[in-house]
Amino acid sequence: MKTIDELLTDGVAGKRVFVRADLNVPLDGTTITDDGRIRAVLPTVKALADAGARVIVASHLGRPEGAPDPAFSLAPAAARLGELLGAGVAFADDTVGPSAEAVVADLADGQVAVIENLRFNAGETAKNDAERAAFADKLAGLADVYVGDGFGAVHRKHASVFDLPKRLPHYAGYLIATEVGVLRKLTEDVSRPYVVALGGAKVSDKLAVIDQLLGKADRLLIGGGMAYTFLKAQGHEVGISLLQEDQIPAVTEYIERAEENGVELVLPVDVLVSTEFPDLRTKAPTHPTTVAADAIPADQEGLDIGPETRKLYASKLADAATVFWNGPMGVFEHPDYAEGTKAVAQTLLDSPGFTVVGGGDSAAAVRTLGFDENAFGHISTGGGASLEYLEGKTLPGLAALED
Ligand SMILES: Nc1ncnc2c1ncn2[C@@H]1O[C@H](COP(=O)(O)OP(=O)(O)OP(=O)(O)O)[C@@H](O)[C@H]1O
Ligand SMILES: O=C(O)[C@H](O)COP(=O)(O)O
Repeated sequence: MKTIDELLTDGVAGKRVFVRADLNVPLDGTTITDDGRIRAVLPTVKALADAGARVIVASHLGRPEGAPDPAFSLAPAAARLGELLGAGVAFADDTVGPSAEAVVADLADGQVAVIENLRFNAGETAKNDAERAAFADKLAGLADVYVGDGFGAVHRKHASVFDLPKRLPHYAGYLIATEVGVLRKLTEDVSRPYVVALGGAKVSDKLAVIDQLLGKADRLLIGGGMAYTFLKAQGHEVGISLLQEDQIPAVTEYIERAEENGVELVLPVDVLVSTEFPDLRTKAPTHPTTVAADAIPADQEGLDIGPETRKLYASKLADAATVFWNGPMGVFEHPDYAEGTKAVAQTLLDSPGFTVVGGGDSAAAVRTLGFDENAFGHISTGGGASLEYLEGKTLPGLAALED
């Protein structure tokens, strides 16, 4: 993989450089609640601008339906990028239309522009190769060079991630280079005990990694929305908790294989439940109750691990030489359900081992709950991406940069 350093050495002044970033930040309306992913791409954007490039930053945000949707505009991210750079950042309110063309044409050497959400265009995420290619051709028309730095999206075979780099000279940015360097260590000679904690909400995205980890990790702790499919597979009722019904046979097989392989699989012994999902905007109190994990009432939803599970997980993490943690243990955005995630974060901080936190939401959780991100071994900006990397899968966005 050629890196941005080679591009800078060759000289980039006056060139239009397309930076595929991952600015998929959590928003409360138009307020960014965690800007970690924007800060993560700053070294690349700054280095290019300082070298006189005309920098076009592009990203997806959320999962709009292939058409413009103001709720998913990148405008707040562009404004924040400008603040962090301490320089004006132009914003195009389309991706490949007249606004983008005009904004790019107006860029002077060393200036930065952000174009609107890539996913406002159906071609970005199209399964059909020709449809994606047609959109990638339009994106290629905006730039001379491609820099891939959206680590959080490299597992997506999307036009800006996979097809566009094939059309332009391409380089990996600093964020991708750093992320790959750290995660590679976890796939090679990992120090043991190697403990993996998985939680979060994107259950179907994450179950596949368990398959691979059963041959790699010494211990697997399951929390967050992921836990309920496991509890159900063990024959327990989970009320109205997040459940991936179609994955129960696979999870049952994982439970059996963990035993055969001597991998310690640890599930919650108690959980915090409520009759409804909390309001994350008002943060109104919900008065959760704690129940045993095998006794979740039919009308209740599990929203965090309980106090006994917090203690159990802390004890299972304490002696780890390497920890990979992906996915909050509960709905940490609401104070009633943040304790499980806090407990895991605190245990990792106290642990002498090498700790990697993966995932946009997990990283945001660590920061918004007040932890010092620099105290962890590495905080990855990619959730699904870091997991698929650990699975050993070929990631389209990395493969395209390697070509
Ligand atoms: N028990 C639960 N029920 C429902 N949602 C949950 C539960 N536990 C955690 N969550 C939610 O999971 C979300 C984070 O999950 P996600 O899988 O997206 O994490 P991530 O891998 O860190 O992020 P990303 O994939 O965006 O990089 C949070 O918004 C949190 O509220
Ligand atoms: O949040 C993420 O994990 C990345 O930005 C990718 O987003 P996606 O899961 O919507 O493709």
